[in-house]
Amino acid sequence: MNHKKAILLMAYGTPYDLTDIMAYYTNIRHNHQPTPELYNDLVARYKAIGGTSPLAKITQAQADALQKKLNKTFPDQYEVFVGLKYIHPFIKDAVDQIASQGIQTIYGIPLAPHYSTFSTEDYHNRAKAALAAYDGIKYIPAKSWWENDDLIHFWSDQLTDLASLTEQETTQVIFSAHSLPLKIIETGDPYKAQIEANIHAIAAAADLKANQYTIAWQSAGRTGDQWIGPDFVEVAKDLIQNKGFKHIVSASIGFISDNLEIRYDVDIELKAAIENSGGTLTRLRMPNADEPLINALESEVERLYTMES
Ligand SMILES: CC1=C(CCC(=O)O)c2cc3nc(cc4[nH]c(cc5[nH]c(cc1n2)c(C)c5CCC(=O)O)c(CCC(=O)O)c4C)C(CCC(=O)O)=C3C
Ligand SMILES: [Fe+2]
Repeated sequence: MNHKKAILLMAYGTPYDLTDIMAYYTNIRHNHQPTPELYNDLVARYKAIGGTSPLAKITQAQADALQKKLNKTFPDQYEVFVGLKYIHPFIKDAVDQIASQGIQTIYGIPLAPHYSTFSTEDYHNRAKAALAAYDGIKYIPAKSWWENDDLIHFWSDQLTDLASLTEQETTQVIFSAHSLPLKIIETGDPYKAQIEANIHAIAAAADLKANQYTIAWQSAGRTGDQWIGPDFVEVAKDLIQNKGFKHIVSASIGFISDNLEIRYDVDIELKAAIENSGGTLTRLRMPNADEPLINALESEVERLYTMES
């Protein structure tokens, strides 16, 4: 038996190189191969950001940094593992590894700070399904951790630093998060409400007035469903073409890492739409594996410890 507890960090996953994209996309689509058109479109987006997403390295760096920090604060108590949804190491692989080491307790933490049935709940369900093969391993799920002060201030500090820009009447901050199909929200999912509450908390911490920022949604899927809107590209174009704004500050608070939705949807797509309308874009930095994010994860570990005992 192993007295350590496992910290299972769970994330979406990203292709490690272009040859992984077909299998990865097929997993996302519940084992249905994408059409050649959808597949080529996704390949083109990864190629446009250099062939692969920086996400894989960032996820590993987050795990390494958290391990280092926990080793310092709570020596010999925690072992950090990574489990992914759509590519190896899968959540099941991580659970098998944890079980094979004789660990008896798992704290499951999604690397997504907002709760939704689609993302965080699904991560926990995958972990629990894998645990069904083992007896007696305790699983303690993190729910949502966007309210963490380090994380809120990570965003608001950047806005405060940009005060000379954000205070101009021609500047608007667009806060965004990944859109979801409306039908998920209509079944009572708190995701949209959490994102909005998070945005108001960041705006308040940065002293933004209501007329200095807008909430919008990004990266909606290419499906027939209706998704949460308005889309941030449409919002940005309207602000510049019809409302007299010149500068957009983009704060993509629904993610914690530089990924395809940041490097492509913001840095390429949103930027082109803004510049073609005659405006400029400043994007806030992502938390990645920097100290505020690692502090937030450590706080979450401590919170789960209190809940357990
Ligand atoms: C809420 C949410 C998060 C945030 C929460 C969390 O992180 O869990 C997230 C993160 C991510 N999504 C990612 C990639 C993709 N998501 C897709 C498709 C979809 N995402 C959805 C939602 C979300 N996605 C949905 C409802 C779909 C439709 C299909 C379905 O119903 O399942 C597709 C298919 C093609 C396309 O539609 O673009 C891709 C390639 C990557 C990796 C990026 C990289 O490689 O850097 C990351 C971090
Ligand atoms: Fe996604």
